[in-house]
Parts: sequence; C-alpha cells; structure tokens
Amino acid sequence: MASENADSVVIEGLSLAYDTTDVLKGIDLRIEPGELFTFLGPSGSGKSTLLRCVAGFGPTPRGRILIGEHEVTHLPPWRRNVGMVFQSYALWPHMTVYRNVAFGLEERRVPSAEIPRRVEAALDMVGLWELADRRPSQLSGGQQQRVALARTIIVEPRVLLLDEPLSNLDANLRVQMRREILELQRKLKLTTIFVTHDQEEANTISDRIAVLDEGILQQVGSPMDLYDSPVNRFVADFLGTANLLDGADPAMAATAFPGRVGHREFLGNLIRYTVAVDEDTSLLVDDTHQPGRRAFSVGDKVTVNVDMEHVQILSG
Ligand SMILES: Nc1ncnc2c1ncn2[C@@H]1O[C@H](COP(=O)(O)OP(=O)(O)OP(=O)(O)O)[C@@H](O)[C@H]1O
Repeated sequence: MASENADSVVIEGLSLAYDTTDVLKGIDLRIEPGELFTFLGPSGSGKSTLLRCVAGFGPTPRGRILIGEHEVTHLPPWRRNVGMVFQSYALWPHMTVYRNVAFGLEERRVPSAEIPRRVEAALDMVGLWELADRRPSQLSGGQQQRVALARTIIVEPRVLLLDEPLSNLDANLRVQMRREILELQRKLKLTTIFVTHDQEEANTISDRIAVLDEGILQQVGSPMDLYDSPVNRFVADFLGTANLLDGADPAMAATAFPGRVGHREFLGNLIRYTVAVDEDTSLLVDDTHQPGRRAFSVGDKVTVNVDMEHVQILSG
C-alpha cells in the first residue's frame, strides 16, 4: 500500500477544548501511507474538529500531529502539504472550471508553461476535461464535486482530507461518487482521511475506520474487525451489529428464544424479521430469500436459535 508520494499521519495525545467544553480528549492514531482512513461518528462527536486539526484550521490543539517525518502541530495549513475538499466544494462561481483548477498552481507560482498540461491531466483524471469552459453553476452536484477534487489533487498534496464530501449529493450519486473517490485514491496512492457519520459509506470506502464518540476514540479497525469484534456497546450499536442483549437479563442464559414476528422487511435477497422475545427485547433476524422459500408472517410464533460461537461479550 505504501507509496513514495504518500505520507503517514500520526496523532499523539491530541486534545482540544472550546471554552470549557472538551471536544477532543486525548486522541492517539497512526494512519499509514496510502491508506484510506475514515473518521466515523455521530454528529458532534468531534470528527470534523479532528480533521481540521490535521489540516491546520481552527485553534491549536494540545498534543502532536506529524505528517511523514515532520511535526506540523504549529504550522499554518499552507505549510502542511495537505489538500482539503469541503462539504460545500467552495468553488469560485465567477471562474470557469479550468480557472478554478489552475488557480492553485498560479498561486504557487508554477511556471505558466506547465499549467495547461497539469490542468488537463487533473481534469482528465476526474473525467471533466470536456467541461473545462463551464462555470460551476452550469454543473451538476457530482460534477462540482469532481472539480473540487481536481482542484485539490492538482497541487499534489501528501495527504487528502475529505470532510463529508458526499453529503450534498442524492443517494445514487453518493454511491457512484464514493466509488470514484476510491478509484482516484487507489490510482494516486494518496493517504486520505474521509469524514462521515454514515456507517455504510465508511464500511464501503475505508481500509480502516476510527470510531469517535464525545471526542474519545472508541475503536480503530477494518470495517470487518469493527463489525465482528466491537469493543463496546456504542461501537456495536453504531456499526449496526444486529442484536444486543443485556448480560444481566436472565434470558441471556438461553440459546433459544421463543417469540413472535413483530415486523418484516423484504430486502430482495434477504428478509429481515424483528422478533419480540419478551416485553422489551426484540431480536433482528436476517433470513435469505429465494423464490419458493417460505417466509414468516407478522404474528407468527417462531423460535430464534442463537449460535453461541457467534456471541460476543461486551464489557462497556
Ligand atoms: N467553533 C466552535 N466553537 C465552539 N464549539 C464548537 C466549535 N466547532 C465545533 N464545536 C463543538 O465541538 C463539538 C464537535 O464538533 P464537530 O463539528 O467536530 O463534530 P462532528 O462529529 O464533525 O459533527 P457533524 O457531523 O455534526 O459535523 C460539537 O459539540 C460542536 O458543537
């Protein structure tokens, strides 16, 4: 995965408070060169603040941030070699796509003979060279997103930072754009940090995910690690592990739960049942669906058998 263009990002003991509120509480993380790494957490968990610390926006945190070999904690954004794509894209409305993308090179005083070639390469990379003469208002949301990406990668950052880049797009386009971002990231082998509150988005795009809650790093791992072995109830809940039972509940001693189907969702290849096993406990059960296979109806009496090999004990 490592590439000579990619840097690691190391975060050590990072804390930040706004007034008297602690927003980040002692975060330690190492992001490998060339990795697509996601900060995942609910609204207010501190993921954007953490990303902004890496970018160099906002107040200086306590602790240290290293990009590659260099400590950047006290450097301004433009000296960190990072490129950030914002939720709003932040394109200049009065400039053409070409000028929006060329601007960063002009600002860095790249020789003017070199600029057209690099703009064409960056716009080609995101499939937009044909639209170079348009203005942002003449583009769809997905196209604007691609311009924002081209504008960021053209200056060859060592780390790409994406703050909820897909949140302004409709559901289909989000799925398409996340594939495109992943392909682009793989092509460029660029260390990338992606921020989202959407666990499906995180699971489909990430090499590894850091789950945050209330400014505390809850767990770091691959999507599968987090789903299969959550360290606490919060991670299990947030990553969508289906069934959580309280250990103090006497029902937990059982491996077979009689109950009634309370709800049924048809999901194509799967049918998802909610089975009420006592007054305040319901279990989610997925069953494969094939034409001709019998499905249960709401109200049916069923028994849910739990395979103890797949039970995880959570302490938190
Ligand atoms: N400039 C600020 N001044 C004061 N408090 C702030 C500031 N920016 C963020 N916060 C607070 O810090 C906490 C973390 O915010 P942050 O934006 O990092 O969360 P987030 O996980 O990215 O949430 P979201 O998905 O809603 O953007 C929140 O409680 C927020 O209200």
